[in-house]
This record gives sequence, structure tokens and C-alpha cells, in this order.
Amino acid sequence: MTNGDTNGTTAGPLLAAHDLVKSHGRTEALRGARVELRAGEILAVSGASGSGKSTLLHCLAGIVRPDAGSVTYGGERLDHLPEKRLSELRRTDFGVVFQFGQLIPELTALDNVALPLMLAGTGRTEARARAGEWLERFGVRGQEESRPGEMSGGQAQRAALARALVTGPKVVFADEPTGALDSLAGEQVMTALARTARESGTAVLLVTHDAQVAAYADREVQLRDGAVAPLEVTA
Ligand SMILES: Nc1ncnc2c1ncn2[C@@H]1O[C@H](COP(=O)(O)OP(=O)(O)OP(=O)(O)O)[C@@H](O)[C@H]1O
Repeated sequence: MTNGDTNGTTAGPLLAAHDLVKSHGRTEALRGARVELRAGEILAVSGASGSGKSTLLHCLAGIVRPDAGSVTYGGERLDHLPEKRLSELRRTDFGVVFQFGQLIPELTALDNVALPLMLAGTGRTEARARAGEWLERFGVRGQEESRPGEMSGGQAQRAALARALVTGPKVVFADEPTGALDSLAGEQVMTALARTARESGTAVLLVTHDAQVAAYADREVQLRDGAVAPLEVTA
């Protein structure tokens, strides 16, 4: 009974996927995947290339609808929500970071981070002030007026994290956030993400094939052929 085991600290999961099935054409990317994310938890989803990690993340984030199975967020069926409500929820409650931060190349770092706040109705001056604070939290001070192409990969990715977190989301979805970085820049990105998520109580669903990145998580599940595999105990 997922929702019955409340004891004040461990209410039901914030986000849960049960028996997810999703095909891309003839490829069955997910075959009964099941995963639960608790509020404030950092969960790593690992697995070999092609095991379905990104597809699972897209289903959980409401970017893609599964063919079968369920995705619930705060007890509500995400996969049944109409598109309009889903995009609203994605804007208010979710943040996303992909392998290449996907900052808008024409905008400065500051304006990239201010943008989600402005889309949510915050005035430009206030949005830029808050964006500056978040860039500072992520150690990219001094780069406010740089465009993404003028920053290092690590700086751009930390700015992308600031953009994902600036609106105070409940969940951040990070798909191989260090995949394009060298190991030092990757460590800086992961340290900043884990610290900030913990400080703000944000849950993180972290997709990675890198064990060193997964080590930043509180818990890890491994996907194999579109389903969660039992974890091999290595230590
Ligand atoms: N848009 C798509 N069209 C066709 N096939 C796809 C599409 N997206 C994913 N697939 C296929 O679905 C399977 C799962 O892909 P997915 O990207 O979810 O795995 P992954 O574990 O994230 O892989 P990687 O680590 O390489 O990114 C793979 O066989 C992939 O080729």
C-alpha cells in the first residue's frame, strides 16, 4: 500500500511510475519499469546505453505519455492530465537539465536564468536580481553577461542548473547532466546540484550511466532492457 504507510516523515512517493510500457516505433524502450521518487530525494537511474533511462525520465517528467502503466505526481495521474494542465505543472513544479544545458544561445547567462521567472509572471528587474543570486549559488559569478558560447561547458551547465532551480521546483530531472564535461567540471556540477537540491528540499531524478555521478544520489535504481533490475551489491 504505497499511500498508506504515512508516519509523518515517509508519506507516499512524490512521483511514481508503475508498470510503464513505451515503444518508439518497433523498439520497446520501457517494458514494465517501476520507480518511485520521494520528496527531497536524489535518485539515480543508471543502466547501459539503450536501457530506457531517458524514455523513463521523459515519461516521469510528463514530456512523453507512456503507452501503458501509470505516472502519479502527488497522488494525481500525470499521464491522464490534459496537455494544458501538464505544461503548466511542468512550468511550476518541474525543472529539467539535459546533457547539453540547452541554454538559449542568444541570451546572456543572467537572462537565461531569469527567463523561467519572467514566464511565470515575475517582473524583469526582480527576475534578473533573483537570477543573479542563483548564478552566484552555482559559482558562475562574473559570467552574468556572457552568452552560453562564451562560457566553459561546466559554467554553462551550472547556469543551466540555476535555470532549472530558480523557480523553486519540487523535482529536477537531470539527464546525463555531466555527460559532455570532463571529470573535474562534472564533479563541480554534481556537487553544486546535490548541495543545492538538499538545501532547497528539491527531489532530483538523475539519469546517468556513470557510477561516479550516481554516487551523489541517495539511492540508485538500475534499468535493464526497459525494466528495473535488481541492484548488484558491490560493497
Ligand atoms: N525517438 C526515438 N525513436 C526511435 N527509437 C528511440 C527513440 N528514443 C529512444 N529510442 C530507442 O529506445 C531505446 C531506449 O532509449 P533511451 O534513450 O530511453 O535509452 P537510454 O538508456 O537513455 O540510452 P542512452 O544512455 O544511450 O541515452 C533505445 O533502443 C533507443 O534506440
